[in-house]
Amino acid sequence: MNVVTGEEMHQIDRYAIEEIGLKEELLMENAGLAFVNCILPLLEKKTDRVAVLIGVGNNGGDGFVISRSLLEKGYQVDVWLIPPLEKVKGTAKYHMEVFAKCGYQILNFENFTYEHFLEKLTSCTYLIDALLGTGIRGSLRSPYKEIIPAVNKLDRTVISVDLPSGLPSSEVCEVEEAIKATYTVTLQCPKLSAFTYPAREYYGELSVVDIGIPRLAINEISNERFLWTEKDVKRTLPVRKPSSHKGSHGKALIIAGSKTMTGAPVLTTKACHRLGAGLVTLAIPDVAHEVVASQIIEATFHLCSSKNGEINDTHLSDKQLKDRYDAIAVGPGIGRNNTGSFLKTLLTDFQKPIIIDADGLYYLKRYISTLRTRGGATILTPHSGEFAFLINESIKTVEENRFSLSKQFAMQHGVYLLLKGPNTIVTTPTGNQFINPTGNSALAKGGSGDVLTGMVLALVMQQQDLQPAISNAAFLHGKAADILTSHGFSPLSVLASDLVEIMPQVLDRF
Ligand SMILES: NC(=O)C1=CN([C@@H]2O[C@H](COP(=O)(O)OP(=O)(O)OC[C@H]3O[C@@H](n4cnc5c(N)ncnc54)[C@H](OP(=O)(O)O)[C@@H]3O)[C@@H](O)[C@H]2O)[C@@H](O)CC1
Ligand SMILES: [K+]
Repeated sequence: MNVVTGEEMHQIDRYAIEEIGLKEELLMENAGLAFVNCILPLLEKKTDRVAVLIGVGNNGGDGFVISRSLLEKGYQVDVWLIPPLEKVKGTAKYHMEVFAKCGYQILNFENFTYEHFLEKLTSCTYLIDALLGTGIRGSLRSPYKEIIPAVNKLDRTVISVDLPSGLPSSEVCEVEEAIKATYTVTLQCPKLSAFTYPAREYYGELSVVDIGIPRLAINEISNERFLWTEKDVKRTLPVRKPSSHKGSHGKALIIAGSKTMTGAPVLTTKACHRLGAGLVTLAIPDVAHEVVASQIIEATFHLCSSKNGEINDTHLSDKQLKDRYDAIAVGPGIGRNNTGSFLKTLLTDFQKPIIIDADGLYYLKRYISTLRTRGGATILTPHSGEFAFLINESIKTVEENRFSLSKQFAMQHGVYLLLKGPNTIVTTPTGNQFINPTGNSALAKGGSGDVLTGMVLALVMQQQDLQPAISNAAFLHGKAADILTSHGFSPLSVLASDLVEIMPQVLDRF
């Protein structure tokens, strides 16, 4: 599912109208009807009263179609036009006239005192927000500047059309004032601001409805940002052949752990096994072997020489790197007290996929220039802090520009970048971006990244195409947290090891 900016949506809209010949009146009709179909299960005809708040542009035009459709179905609806009648133009005006000709009444905001207007809204159970859509520019102006905070204060269930009014549709950081929606029904394509914070918090529960814009129009304009949905996971998750053996599902090497971080290698290894890796070898410093080995029975071990309780050298021979492993994950719990020069050797000598996480990313900064010329694919899995360190920016800058910075970095260094966070983004070396919809605050805990690394490693070995493999790992990891929190676990109490334990049930759903 394509994710677009408001500007791209506008161009898609133009393409559908001017190149394909669909009428804007028809798209608006489709939009209004699709919105109503989506919200109908929420409304109770006898007891609910709905107020539709209509603004000056086409978002307001959708509001007229919605109002007409609800009234035709017998719902109680107050229809509020905020701008003066004569300011409504174009397609919105057309649908306003159709509405009026059907014999329905428009309440004009101009003709009421502000107090009376608010009092009337208070008597409604649902407010439909068709004030402003993707056409908003700059700071809110009157009367929206006053109406929007007042609506937020009313504490009613608010359903926004397309996006909460006042919210920009692109990669935004600061939100001055916008509708705080309970639900948002977005038209045809999710807008980018639905996946950036704090804008996401204004959307409430997000649904996407089809309004009949042809796929061609969307792909012609915007084909680089997508939501990775459950459907995509079902379509791309590897299926085991009955005739397969352990060697068919990948031979993984995990380089992880140190004397003081013995949990990380355990989590990464177990997660890798749970996601179907055929054979896993865990390379750990000799000083950590005893503790780690006592917690893992499925893996084999490769002992590395240590200094300061951390890996000093992996002593992996050229032959081992060439023939023995299909992919390597390096980083969880390796510490930062040595030179990390073994990472440079791996990057130049190992010609297959390498996943670099955690302290591996810390060392990577020293050898970052080797990425561009690597023989195999490189997959980096930083959180905002690790990414900020890699690119010499502040965490705030990263969080405000997650899409643009990760795209720039992935293309510059020719890597797959999985930027963790609410709505993890997977960016390919060519700059395509895939947004993960699953996960919750339970994942904001030490160890959950180690689990993800093991999952990515397992799937990367089982799928030819790396992007689906990486996105599927992120999806299933988030899904595990979602399942736990919807089955009695508080987000406070979910452990990283719980994510590994629940994985069989997560996979069972796919
Ligand atoms: N995509 C599609 O295919 C389809 C899209 N559709 C719908 O169209 C919506 C986009 O419509 P749109 O372009 O008319 O924009 P929208 O936000 O309704 O109004 C813009 C007007 O608001 C005003 N204004 C601007 N900034 C302001 C501010 N800061 N503070 C105060 N006022 C401000 C300004 O008017 P002015 O005040 O200048 O007269 C401007 O002209 C889209 O979200 C979707 O719902 C559907 O109908 C089906 C097909
Ligand atoms: K809106």
